[in-house]
Amino acid sequence: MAEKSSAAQPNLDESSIEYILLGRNPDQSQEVSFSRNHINSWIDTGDLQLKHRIGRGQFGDVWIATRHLKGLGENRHHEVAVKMLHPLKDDQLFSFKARFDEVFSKCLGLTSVCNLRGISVQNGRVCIVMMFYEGSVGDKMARLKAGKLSLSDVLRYGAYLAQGVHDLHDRGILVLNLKPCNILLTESDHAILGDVGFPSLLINLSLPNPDMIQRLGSPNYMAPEQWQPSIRGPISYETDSWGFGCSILEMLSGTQPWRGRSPDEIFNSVVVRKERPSLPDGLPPEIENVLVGCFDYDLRNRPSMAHIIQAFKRCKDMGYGDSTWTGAEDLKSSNPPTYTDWSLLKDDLRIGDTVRSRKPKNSCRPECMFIPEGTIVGIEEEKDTDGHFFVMVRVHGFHDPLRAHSSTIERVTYGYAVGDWVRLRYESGSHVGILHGISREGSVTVGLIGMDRLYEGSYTDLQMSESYCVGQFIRVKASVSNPRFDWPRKKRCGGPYATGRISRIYPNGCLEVKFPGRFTLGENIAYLADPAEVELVNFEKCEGLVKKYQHLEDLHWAIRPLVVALGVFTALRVGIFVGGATVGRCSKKRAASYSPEEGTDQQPDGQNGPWLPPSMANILFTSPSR
Ligand SMILES: Nc1ncnc2c1ncn2[C@@H]1O[C@H](COP(=O)(O)OP(=O)(O)OP(=O)(O)O)[C@@H](O)[C@H]1O
Repeated sequence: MAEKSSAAQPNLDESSIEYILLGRNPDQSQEVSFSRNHINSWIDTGDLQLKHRIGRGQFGDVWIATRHLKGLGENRHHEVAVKMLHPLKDDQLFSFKARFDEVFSKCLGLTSVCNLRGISVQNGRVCIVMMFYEGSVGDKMARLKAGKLSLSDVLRYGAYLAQGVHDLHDRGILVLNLKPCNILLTESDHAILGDVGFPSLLINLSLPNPDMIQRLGSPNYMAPEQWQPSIRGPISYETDSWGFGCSILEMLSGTQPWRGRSPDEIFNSVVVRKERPSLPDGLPPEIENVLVGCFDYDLRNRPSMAHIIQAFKRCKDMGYGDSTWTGAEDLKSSNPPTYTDWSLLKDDLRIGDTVRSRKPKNSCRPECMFIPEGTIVGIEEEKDTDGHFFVMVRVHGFHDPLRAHSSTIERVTYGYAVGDWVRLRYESGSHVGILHGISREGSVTVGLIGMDRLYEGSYTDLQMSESYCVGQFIRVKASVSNPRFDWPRKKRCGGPYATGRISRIYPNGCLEVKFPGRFTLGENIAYLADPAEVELVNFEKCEGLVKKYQHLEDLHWAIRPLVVALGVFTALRVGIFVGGATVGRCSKKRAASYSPEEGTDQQPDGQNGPWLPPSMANILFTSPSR
């Protein structure tokens, strides 16, 4: 892998970068919140000497270099690794340096992540200087015959890696690029995190080469929301759980997830068809449980790094995969594991919290709540295998506190609970999204269309909004002339918006909608909708027989042909029993109230829609389906 290369001539000299980095440019001074002395991440170009390249990745090349430390009485030097990024436009260096300095200062003192030494410019390219390690897990796998690691190594490295990611999350940094090549190994065979979020440092900075596609990660390891974070997002800490799962799978199997597929094919598998990488057999049930969770399409249902650490440490301590381990046969014969709903474990409940019964998932109905509102007055210490426990809840009107399972209740703070549909009060446009978190102090995080990451603010920024569930029928409001996403119309040339059915709700509130009333060969194509731009359509609200019938047509493509067939059948029966003359009279009557100019589906009462025999109308409209 190592290769020699002579350094090309710099196209940006040190003085110019220093000029930019020190904020002497008056036009850009507002962006400069740092100085060399303040953070001291800057390494002079002359103090760094590139030796040879040892790796090439999607975000740049990795070199071995020598760093000279001046000013210590003698000229000392040591070996470092340098990640030389792809060229950036000169005017982007400020933003990049500011982002890097933030990460640099946040990583100080962390032993579970790669030791960053600073930033420099070599050959006109930004270089991130870090400690030189023994190599990566990817290198180790490449050296092994089968290309995969033993279960005990995977558990050990997995626990270290999860700790590194957790430490970065604790400081507000997302990694977004977890993969075996970015897991570095120390002399004592400890795994540490080698990427401290390079994709986020680079995103939205324009690159001089227009052919280079900017991605928020490496395609084979990217979570569904990482591909289009402002539409199917947001990206959040659990986005790294997907990348973690991919890394563990690759270590266990020796095969990269989606190996051999192009980025477009991976997008289709992961994002459009919602496929997940397949797991190898014979995993410890707890690890299988975690990995299944890591590959949940909805990031809210994935385990957090804290859950992952617990599982990996526990399995490591139990000796799974060691030479002394004798559980392989038990694993084969064990029952299929039950999978944890990780979303239920994220509410940390305390005495004094206001709680209410949790609505069943994907239910819009607040009624039938066992505990409409109560206060936790006691917590039992014993936890079940999933980490749930019992709490005592004081409820108004009950003499004694009620005992409730923690998975069945949710914390309500300032009137809001995680998962509520909310609207931002102060936005000029209407921003409707889903509450992801609310602290006891009132700070909130909300998933909103158009934002790559969670909106962060206060509960006072919010108000409750109408909620949506899978299965409901919606259409774009008539007042919205230009919806955010394409939306089909009933007729080709500018008819009213068609009615569709919600088939999925993304964590930012974006609605995936299908049109079951439209017969499409093969897959039923999904459209997207902004919840702020749609309205509910249901049977009760449809006024008049024709509107009700049209709503039924939206339920399934077969309704219309069925109704036509029944109509023909009824007409034939009537014809047979009443006789030709009568039929002739009926036809004349109908013809009298029907003019060809009005179109084929004009009703005698002037409404649009196919003609229904009265018996048929009775059948259809006396038993509403919704
Ligand atoms: N600090 C380091 N010390 C020693 N070797 C390193 C270091 N950082 C990276 N490497 C080596 O460089 C190789 C490639 O690293 P790099 O991060 O460029 O690859 P990548 O993860 O495939 O790319 P990218 O991170 O750009 O997507 C690693 O497998 C490892 O061998």
